[in-house]
Amino acid sequence: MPFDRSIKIAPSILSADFANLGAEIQAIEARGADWIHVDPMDGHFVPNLTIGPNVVAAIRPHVKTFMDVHLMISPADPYIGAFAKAGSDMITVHAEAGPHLHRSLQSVRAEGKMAGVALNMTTPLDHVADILDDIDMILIMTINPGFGGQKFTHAMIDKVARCRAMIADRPIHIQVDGGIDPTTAPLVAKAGANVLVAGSAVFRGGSVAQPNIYGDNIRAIRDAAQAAL
Ligand SMILES: O=C(CO)[C@@H](O)[C@H](O)COP(=O)(O)O
Repeated sequence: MPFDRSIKIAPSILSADFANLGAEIQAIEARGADWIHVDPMDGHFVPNLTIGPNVVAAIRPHVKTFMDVHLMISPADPYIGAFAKAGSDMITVHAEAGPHLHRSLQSVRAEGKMAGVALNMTTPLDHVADILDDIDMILIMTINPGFGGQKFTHAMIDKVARCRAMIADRPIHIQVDGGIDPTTAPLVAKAGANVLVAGSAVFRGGSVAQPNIYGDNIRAIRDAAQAAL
């Protein structure tokens, strides 16, 4: 099957109602979400504590699309097996999480999962340039990880463009995360990103009681991104 480089909208459930995660996921999937983005944080690599493997396992039956799990955990290796068994489809580890990025990626693939690498804003693309065959996705952070609702960093647009040039025709997704909304989505899509994570811009104004707002928000991001291609 040819690699699918079409624009995908991956709502970050960090901005969802945690008391209603199953219903929130069903609501956004029914209204156009392509992937479900999950943000486990350890209170050490980032200054926030969020989701563990038990929560990922609990929401798994509600995810009919693709579960994209972005580990903000250092070191990640002791937890890769648990997040894999919980039902992740993609497991992304941070290049900065240590101790050995390549070993972490091998562990993810050994679990039969797709392997992503996240790069903090100050981490150069060189960190992954020599191991592209071992990577299914590069996540270019457009904020400092830890919290939703931060402002997009425009300096990362050029990094996305350089990443697109670096991977050329390889079957590697380029994901962006942080401050993605209908004004920033076209900038990163034009530069070459194809998986757009958005938390506040998807969940803002909606709820499980008013789910059509989620649909409007997802459509606005997708339409803006596609118009830039
Ligand atoms: O990984 C993270 C935060 O570290 C993100 O996934 C955020 O949850 C995105 O939120 P918005 O910037 O879209 O509100």
